[in-house]
Amino acid sequence: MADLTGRTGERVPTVPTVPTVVVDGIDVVYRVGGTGAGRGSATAALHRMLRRPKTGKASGVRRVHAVRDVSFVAHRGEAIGLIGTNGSGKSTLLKAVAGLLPVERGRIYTDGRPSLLGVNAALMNDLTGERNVHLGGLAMGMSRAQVKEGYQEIVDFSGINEKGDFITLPMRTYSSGMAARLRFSIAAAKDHDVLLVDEALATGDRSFQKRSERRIRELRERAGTVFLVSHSNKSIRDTCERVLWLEHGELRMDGPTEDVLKEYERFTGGPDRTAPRPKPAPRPKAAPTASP
Ligand SMILES: Nc1ncnc2c1ncn2[C@@H]1O[C@H](COP(=O)(O)OP(=O)(O)OP(=O)(O)O)[C@@H](O)[C@H]1O
Repeated sequence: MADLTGRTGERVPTVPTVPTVVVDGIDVVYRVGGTGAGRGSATAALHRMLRRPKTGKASGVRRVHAVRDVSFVAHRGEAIGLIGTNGSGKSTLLKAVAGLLPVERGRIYTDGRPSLLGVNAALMNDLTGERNVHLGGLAMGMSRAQVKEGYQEIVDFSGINEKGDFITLPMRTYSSGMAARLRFSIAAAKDHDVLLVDEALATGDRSFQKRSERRIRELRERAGTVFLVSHSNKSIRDTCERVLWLEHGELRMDGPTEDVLKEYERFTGGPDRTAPRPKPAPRPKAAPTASP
């Protein structure tokens, strides 16, 4: 089933040809410290050191191989869905494309600056929504005048003020859905060469999801490339014409949305049975590095 290069079915008629992201055989490895090798008494630790060769495990650092030998080419005007079961490597792949995680092996080429819009994208919790709109806009490279001009549209798009004047309150007072909506609205205010969206659509209510999907289509039409990570097969169907399916960090399938989703739904046991689980308790601190 693995198909790194070829599409599984016929090419969709609108597939454009200008490459914007080229991912060439990448591996991403996390290194996790504090995995328990140092537990127990000092003599027990000494014993372990003497007994075991100095592997990463013996030194208390474990490697998590999150993305394995993934290759694909994305084109201008494409909206590409990233699917896969929990822990299959979707967010890691997005972060690597955004340049936020080093790759262990392989190369990533991008045309233009990719912007990652994640549910965890950093805005300042203690600042008001209003200040965050300004700072977020500036951080994306908009001028003060552009931010000022687009401010009201961002607030209206987010719907934050629908139930009161929340935009002048600190973001820590927002529900997680409200915060995610504001993040999406800030990021969507600008045309991006490559926009990477991580689950943002799943967090808003239905009317916000509709607005977001429309906006993603617009961004795409304005010649950007959009990547969308989602557990909602419906969002993927509504937004993307191509899908990459990751499993155990490997690219299992790359092709037109319907072809890939059909196989994926067979694999997961039916449509949309893969709603995200609550995130597990925080992991031990990890330090991703490029060196072995
Ligand atoms: N900071 C980290 N440190 C160590 N391992 C990590 C870290 N982030 C992710 N991983 C591991 O990398 C693998 C891929 O995780 P990733 O978050 O990319 O998957 P995902 O497909 O986005 O999952 P989900 O659908 O649950 O959000 C998993 O095994 C996960 O435990």
